[in-house]
Amino acid sequence: MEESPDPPFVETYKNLIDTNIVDDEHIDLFMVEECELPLINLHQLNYGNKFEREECKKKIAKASREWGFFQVVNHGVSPNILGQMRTEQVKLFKKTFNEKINIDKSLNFSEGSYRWGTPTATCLRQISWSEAFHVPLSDVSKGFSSLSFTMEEFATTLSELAQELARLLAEELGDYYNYKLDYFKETCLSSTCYLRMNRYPACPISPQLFGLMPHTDSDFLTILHQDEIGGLQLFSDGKWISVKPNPEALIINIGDLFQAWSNGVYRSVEHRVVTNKFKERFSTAFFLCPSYDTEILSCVEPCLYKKFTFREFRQQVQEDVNSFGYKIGLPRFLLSTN
Ligand SMILES: O=C(O)CCC(=O)C(=O)O
Ligand SMILES: [Fe+2]
Repeated sequence: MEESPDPPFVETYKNLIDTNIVDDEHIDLFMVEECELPLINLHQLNYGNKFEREECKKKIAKASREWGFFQVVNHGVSPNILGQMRTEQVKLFKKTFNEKINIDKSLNFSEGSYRWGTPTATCLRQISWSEAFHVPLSDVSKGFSSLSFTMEEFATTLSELAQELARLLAEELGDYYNYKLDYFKETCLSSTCYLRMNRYPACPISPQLFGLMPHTDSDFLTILHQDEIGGLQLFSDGKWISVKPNPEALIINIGDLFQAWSNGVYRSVEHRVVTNKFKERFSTAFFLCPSYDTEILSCVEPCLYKKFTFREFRQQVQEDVNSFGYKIGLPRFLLSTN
């Protein structure tokens, strides 16, 4: 029998699957409204006149305040690079599960780059029916495979876009941030950012399970390239809504660090992925992250959050995941208001 590329989800979670009764809330996973994220044409930013450029910046800042999410078209990332990255990613995930768990050494990826499911899951809703390579970009430059070269080219291009967006979002925060416009250039180096390749195998017991559990991203901002299958949902105005895939667009979302740095002006919004019973899905995410010693502190007072380093943030997230099974994130760093 040909060995499967899929992680052993059914065998590993058999007890949870057999004993957990489907509750209504999970059936509702798919019964959510579909929305089009604010769509921003970056042609205006890069080639428009002064007025168009300003308009475009305002739209980006508004979407980041109100949605924490938007999509960009005419983003300058060539379809060639996006296509090549996807081809390499599909090729990698097609390998058998046993090959994938041991592949980090041959690709020069750090140990633990390959992840699947949720090791700490104690109930159905804590399972993420997906596998991923979560790779620090410092690892990518060490490799010599066509995958490494493609990842490097992809990450370099997305990093330029992420830097441009982060800078203009800082500009839109007003005068207090004027002296901090180079903050991202100085703190988020190509070696401190991450690339995550996700695969969501078809899930025979969909819709009971998440492809990826609800979470916020622990970075400044994320650029996501997804395929046409759909499944990404975000929490907006008290309800979950599903994001309609747009093959031309890249999705941008604000992460926890930007929410803290902007003193809550830009929102890091919870999002999740639902499973598909019949089709597998792929996505690739670029995370704009600073070096571990970087201090995150708002430039305006009173500050909502106490000063923390990226290292402290990550350690707290890890501790909470180990103790509670989930991330608490920014609320951990709130300064009390009295
Ligand atoms: O696959 C997606 O649509 C979302 C992925 C995601 O949220 C992540 O990797 O943090
Ligand atoms: Fe995410």
